[in-house]
Amino acid sequence: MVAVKRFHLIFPEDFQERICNKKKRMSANGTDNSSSKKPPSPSPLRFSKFFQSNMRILVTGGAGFIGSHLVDKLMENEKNEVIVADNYFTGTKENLKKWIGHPRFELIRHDVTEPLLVEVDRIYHLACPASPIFYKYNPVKTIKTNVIGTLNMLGLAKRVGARILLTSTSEVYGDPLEHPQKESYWGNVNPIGVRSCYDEGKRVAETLMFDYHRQHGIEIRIARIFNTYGPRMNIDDGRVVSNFIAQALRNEPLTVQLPGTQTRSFCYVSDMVDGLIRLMEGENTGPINIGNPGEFTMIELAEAVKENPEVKISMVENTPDDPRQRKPDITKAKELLGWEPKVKLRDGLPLMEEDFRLRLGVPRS
Ligand SMILES: O=C(O)[C@H]1O[C@H](OP(=O)(O)OP(=O)(O)OC[C@H]2O[C@@H](n3ccc(=O)[nH]c3=O)[C@H](O)[C@@H]2O)[C@H](O)[C@@H](O)[C@@H]1O
Repeated sequence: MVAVKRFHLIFPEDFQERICNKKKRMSANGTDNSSSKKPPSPSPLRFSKFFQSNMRILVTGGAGFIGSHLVDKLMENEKNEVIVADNYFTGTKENLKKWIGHPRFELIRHDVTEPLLVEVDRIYHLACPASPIFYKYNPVKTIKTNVIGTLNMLGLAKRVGARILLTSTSEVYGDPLEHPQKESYWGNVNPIGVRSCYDEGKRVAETLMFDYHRQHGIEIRIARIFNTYGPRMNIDDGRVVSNFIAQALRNEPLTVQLPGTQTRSFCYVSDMVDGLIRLMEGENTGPINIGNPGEFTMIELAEAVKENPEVKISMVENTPDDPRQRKPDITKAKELLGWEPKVKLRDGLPLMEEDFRLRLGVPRS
């Protein structure tokens, strides 16, 4: 909470003006009905008299892969002021280095399992490791992040009258018995498996979002994110696209986990960010699937990544409860958000490969 102390400067007129501006914005777009139920409690948190943003946005997990791309997009709008809270478990300051020192940007080392108090209009709640090897590393911490972290962010949304978006996951469908997955599908999740800290954690997070919405009138948005790839993924993230690209660049065999016929649908990160912003600024609570419906087996993905015929594919053991198929039905996203992905896998992979090549220091041959 040390980082929050700097917000405790009191500028009463400025705070009044901010609340007035916020009310005007709400009545103009007619969407923020949470405030009609529970007005934001006035807390004197304005920190600068000199910069007037229209929208102050908190991004939890904003130093991570998707989070940092989201921050880039939000910062493009000069009316936005962005605050990132991240504990750097999987995120890095490196991902945000171009914004550090910018007057509309702030970075707080903060773990969402602890409460946070900042005066914001929007909360994008992304914080949680998403790669299976990372979320399974400390499962108790993962479930705390999803449950206590989401409770803390909902508490903040309630207190300051902010709209909150949760990045949930395709993992709420578990090993799906319905294909492709619609939002109406309740899923097939093992509640006591090694992935449960994440998938059941996200399911509870969704429950909390709807309970706060129904009980306290909080404005919520839920995105169910499907597999996402792109520049800035951790090189040793452990997920399949980053593994295959790093292995190909290092001339190592691509490790296809058995049986290799399991499928995933891969969304390029810029499409993902566009979908999240549309969802946040639209009228629907969700849940809404955000993902690319192009479906590939892991063998097909390996073939697409390895250009060099010298690079081999090695079949290796899989991990428990790995979903056998996954593909989003994005009818809702198309109809309600006017969103669909633009970047095809064959166009996105080279962009990610270029980023990995630079970071690994592998010259173009
Ligand atoms: O990429 C994501 O966005 C998703 O990553 C994980 O879900 P998962 O689909 O299991 O992601 P991966 O670890 O990338 O695995 C995908 C498939 O690739 C296979 N795989 C993985 C790694 C590898 O080296 N080789 C390989 O064949 C796995 O067996 C699995 O079938 C997370 O659990 C999701 O929440 C997250 O949305």
